[in-house]
Amino acid sequence: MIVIGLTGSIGMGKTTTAGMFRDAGIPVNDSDAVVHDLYRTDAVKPVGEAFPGSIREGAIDRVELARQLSLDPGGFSRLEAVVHPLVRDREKQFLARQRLAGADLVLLDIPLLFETGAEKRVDVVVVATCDPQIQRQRVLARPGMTEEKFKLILNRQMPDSQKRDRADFLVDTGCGLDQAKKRVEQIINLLRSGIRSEKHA
Ligand SMILES: CC(C)(COP(=O)(O)OP(=O)(O)OC[C@H]1O[C@@H](n2cnc3c(N)ncnc32)[C@H](O)[C@@H]1O)[C@@H](O)C(=O)NCCC(=O)NCCS
Ligand SMILES: Nc1ncnc2c1ncn2[C@@H]1O[C@H](COP(=O)(O)OP(=O)(O)OP(=O)(O)O)[C@@H](O)[C@H]1O
Repeated sequence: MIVIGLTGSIGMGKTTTAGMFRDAGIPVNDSDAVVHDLYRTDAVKPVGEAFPGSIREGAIDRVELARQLSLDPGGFSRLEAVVHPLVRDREKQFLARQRLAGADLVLLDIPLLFETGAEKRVDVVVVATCDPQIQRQRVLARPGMTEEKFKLILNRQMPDSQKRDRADFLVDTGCGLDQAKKRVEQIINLLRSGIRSEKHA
């Protein structure tokens, strides 16, 4: 089983690209979605204890959590120490399930793939990328997003240029959905024909 790691900075089109792999029949484990689920289940207690006032109606309130983090960015390390091991457990369960099911290719969507050393756990790295101007427009168009929040998150992420250098395959999401979809299909075909990287191509 080939494990693809998909990453990309905020707003670079990672989730949309992951959806294209999923549509092509590749099982996908989405770390952001796992975090969102954990905030309704296993992470409620430990995160609630580490960030008093962050529980609302039995779940972690991400807006409140983000507010606290914007006042104290040092809190990110505390949060990550609680959340990342739980995310990792879910990832292991996903991989075990897919191995059992006999999948030939699976995809882990990991926003902080390089930052957390997760590239060691995958066979191939795909980076979703686009022009920084497009990224900026996309992110600032989101409801509730501010310049400060955007900067806060960008500062915790490896710059796009470094991610691109380390990628085995790039998906440019700045040229429309059709083009990105064709590229995803091409990458799947390359992987199935034994090509693992375009890094030095
Ligand atoms: C900070 C939080 C509350 C903001 O929630 P919100 O719903 O506004 O945003 P969302 O989760 O959709 O993330 C928006 C973007 O920020 C990125 N991001 C999230 N957490 C982090 C982080 N710790 N460091 C860098 N980037 C991050 C996401 O990958 C995504 O690109 C939330 O992202 C969070 O709890 N993060 C900590 C968990 C984490 O590290 N997740 C990253 C993947 S495991
Ligand atoms: N190939 C593409 N063509 C056109 N628009 C795209 C493409 N890929 C993504 N987008 C658009 O860009 C925006 C951001 O995409 P997406 O949510 O997939 O990014 P992301 O990298 O997962 O973001 P985040 O890191 O914040 O979760 C969305 O509005 C999406 O529709």
